[in-house]
Amino acid sequence: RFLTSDCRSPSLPLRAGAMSRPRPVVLSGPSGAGKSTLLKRLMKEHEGVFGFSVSHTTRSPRPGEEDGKDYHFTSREAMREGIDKGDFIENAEFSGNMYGTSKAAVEDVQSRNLICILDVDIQGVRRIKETDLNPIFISIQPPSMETLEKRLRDRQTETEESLQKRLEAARIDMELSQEPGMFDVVIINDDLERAYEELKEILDEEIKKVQEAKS
Ligand SMILES: Nc1nc2c(ncn2[C@@H]2O[C@H](COP(=O)(O)OP(=O)(O)O)[C@@H](O)[C@H]2O)c(=O)[nH]1
Ligand SMILES: Nc1ncnc2c1ncn2[C@@H]1O[C@H](COP(=O)(O)OP(=O)(O)O)[C@@H](O)[C@H]1O
Repeated sequence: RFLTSDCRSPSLPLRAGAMSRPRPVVLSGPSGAGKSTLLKRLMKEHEGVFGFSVSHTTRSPRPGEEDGKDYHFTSREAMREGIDKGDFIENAEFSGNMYGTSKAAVEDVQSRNLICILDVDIQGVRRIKETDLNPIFISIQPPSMETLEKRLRDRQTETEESLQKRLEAARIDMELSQEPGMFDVVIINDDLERAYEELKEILDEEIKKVQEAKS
């Protein structure tokens, strides 16, 4: 229903012995839309299928977040240095902090032949489109701005200032995500079960490929 274009890659002829790498998945959408909730469940229910591209960020860790697992928490100076050295595929400023996907983060997952999941904002989506990563682009959207604000407030991770910045970024995101060709699929995360089922269905073919390659 929300399929806006064909998200399956054309099957390319392979060299004898060459393993086709599973296609990465980019999850984007407003902060608070439910990306982490959905992807954590997806990874938990499909052990050995997905690998998370651990981004770098200059924001402070939240309670429960682990360095090297949720993010590589770093300083502006260190991150700037890495960007200048060419270590990053993309980077962006979001709500007063820097975020970026390192080449190593993606390579680490791809070398294990797992489906690489990237959680990036809309600026990241644009930058990744310029690379040869060829992911499936999925946007997770809240049912409304009001629901998004409520979810963000209930999550209790933001100050009033960072919450307002996220809501402002969400307005831009919600508009841009409608642009033709920006995403392969847009999932409205109203009912969590339904959104999760939709996500699984979209990724079904890719999941099966990885599972079959292992067996
Ligand atoms: N461009 C880009 N955006 C990222 C990256 N990592 C995370 N983000 C985005 O940064 C935004 C803020 O993330 P975060 O601080 O974890 O807050 P949350 O999304 O509200 O949990 C979200 O839109 C993420 O998708 C990255 O490596 N690159
Ligand atoms: N479908 C849903 N219904 C109600 N609450 C949800 C739903 N999806 C996510 N949430 C809650 O909303 C908040 C934001 O979700 P989260 O996964 O952290 O979003 P994101 O990673 O996109 O910033 C969390 O507290 C989460 O438990």
